[in-house]
Amino acid sequence: MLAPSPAGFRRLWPLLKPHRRALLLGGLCMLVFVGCWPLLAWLAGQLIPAIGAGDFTKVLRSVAAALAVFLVQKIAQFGQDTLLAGPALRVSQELRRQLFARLQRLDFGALEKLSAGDLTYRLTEDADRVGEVIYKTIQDTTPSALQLVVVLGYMIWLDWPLALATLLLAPLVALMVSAFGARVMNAAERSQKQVSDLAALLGEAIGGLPLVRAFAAEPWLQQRFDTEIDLHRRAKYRTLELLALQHPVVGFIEAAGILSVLLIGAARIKAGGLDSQGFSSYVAALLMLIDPISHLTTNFNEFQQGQASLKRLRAIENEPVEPPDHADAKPLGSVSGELLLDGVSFGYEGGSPVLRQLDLHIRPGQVVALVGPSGAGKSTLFSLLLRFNTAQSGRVLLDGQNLADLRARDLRRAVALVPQQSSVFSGTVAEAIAFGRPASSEQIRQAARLANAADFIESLPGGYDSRLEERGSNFSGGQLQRLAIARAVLGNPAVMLLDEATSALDAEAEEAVQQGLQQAMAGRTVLVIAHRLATVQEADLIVVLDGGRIVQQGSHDELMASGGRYRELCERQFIRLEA
Ligand SMILES: Nc1ncnc2c1ncn2[C@@H]1O[C@H](COP(=O)(O)OP(=O)(O)OP(=O)(O)O)[C@@H](O)[C@H]1O
Repeated sequence: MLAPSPAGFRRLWPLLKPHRRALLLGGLCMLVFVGCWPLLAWLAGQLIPAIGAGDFTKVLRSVAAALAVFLVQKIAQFGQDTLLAGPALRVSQELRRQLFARLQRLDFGALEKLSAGDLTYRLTEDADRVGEVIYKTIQDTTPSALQLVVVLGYMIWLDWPLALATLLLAPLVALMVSAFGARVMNAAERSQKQVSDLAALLGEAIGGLPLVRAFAAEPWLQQRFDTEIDLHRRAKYRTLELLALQHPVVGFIEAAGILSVLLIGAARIKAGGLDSQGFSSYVAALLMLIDPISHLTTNFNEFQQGQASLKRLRAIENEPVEPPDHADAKPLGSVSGELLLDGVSFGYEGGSPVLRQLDLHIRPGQVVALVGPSGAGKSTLFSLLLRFNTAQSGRVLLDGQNLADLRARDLRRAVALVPQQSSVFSGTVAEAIAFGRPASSEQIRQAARLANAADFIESLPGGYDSRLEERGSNFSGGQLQRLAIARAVLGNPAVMLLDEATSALDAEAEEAVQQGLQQAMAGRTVLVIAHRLATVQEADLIVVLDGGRIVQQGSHDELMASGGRYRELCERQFIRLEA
């Protein structure tokens, strides 16, 4: 976990380095902006007594000079704000980019642990808050702190005993601020946790809405939601309450401080330590401290809240990522699709073995059906073939090369997955098939033809440029399945991993998908987690997994003849289909 100190933010400095030029120019503008304050205080010292004395010429001169200084100061402020905003925004953008890149490489186990809603919250709300703090620190906190130092310096130069008395009041304010800051931070952390719980629940609820409706569970879900938003309101109220209390308390101390200074100032004039011009300048300077102090107070609170956000963002960095390729990972040339499992065993972290001592030889071009009861390890075997997970013992070889020695990118180009749920990203149909890979429109059309998707795509008003909504909600299940097949065959993979969809399609759609599959499978090694009797019967090899072991393998006829687990499964599952 991150140390609860500004160190979290300090670690962002390297991200600022490339923007040194803008920071330097912005910093120069800041110096001009801040340098104008003592000058203005001095001018106030000239102006106020001149007004009292009715010296109109002096008043006019002082006003003209103050106007000129104000003009320069405001121009410098504009330069400071615009020049510093760029780097600040770029840092928060870079932070978000780095975190998203990290997210893409997260180990699947870690990803499953973090809910989608929570992660979305972190990468939007938390990242925004951190961005805001970076922006404020550069563009507001720094000039405010500088203004504080410069104006205080000027006050000491004017009359140090009076300045000393003023300074004695400062720790009181600082004490109040930090005491409140800590409490606000705690409350903010609780409130953010609550918001992310809310986001997680919303994520679940939106995804599961059809299910909730189907079970008439709306009141139950509403109850859960109501409890969650109530907790959220309470946590938020606690933060607001503390903030509401902080402003009047700090404000009162400031007012008391200023009045005390006026009192001591009058005593200093009486004692002859200060003239009225000097005192006017002093009071003007003192008033110039209020603004930076209030900014620093507010920013300090936001800084504390931002730290809680940064902590939550940085926590993603502590999650394990997919192990990188070996330094001497070999590039993979064209492959024939021969697969060999040699004594492969695997178990998820902290769990018992899921795959045990698997030995299996799959020849190029073979269609292999994986069957077995739920939890037998079929999907886990797929995850090993895609190197989402790595075998703890034994080897998985593709054309004689150990998967562990290959570059993950090459492997995943050679081994394509058609998942059970045909998920797609929003975008055009062509983009859904290409899925980020460089492909000509002819290659995309060819893939669509193979997947038996070309006809329906071409009949759409926009053809390949038709848009898919989020999760492909404007396409039918069968169409999405064919798009997923087209996506898989686009890179011409030697091996295809097919997790057959279990959700039923109508006969026509089913036939279209089957035809697409048949065409897509031709000439490739195919491993299919089979739920359909037709697929199983037509497979060159059937592998029966049970409890993580291969308990039988052979053709349908062989296995039916020899009896055992396969026949049992068939009788239980498939014969029902035939009936
Ligand atoms: N990410 C995971 N972390 C921990 N255990 C897991 C994980 N994924 C699967 N398992 C466990 O591994 C075992 C095998 O699961 P797997 O999903 O491979 O089975 P399957 O044969 O594909 O089942 P199904 O047909 O129901 O999809 C199960 O006991 C499951 O609980």
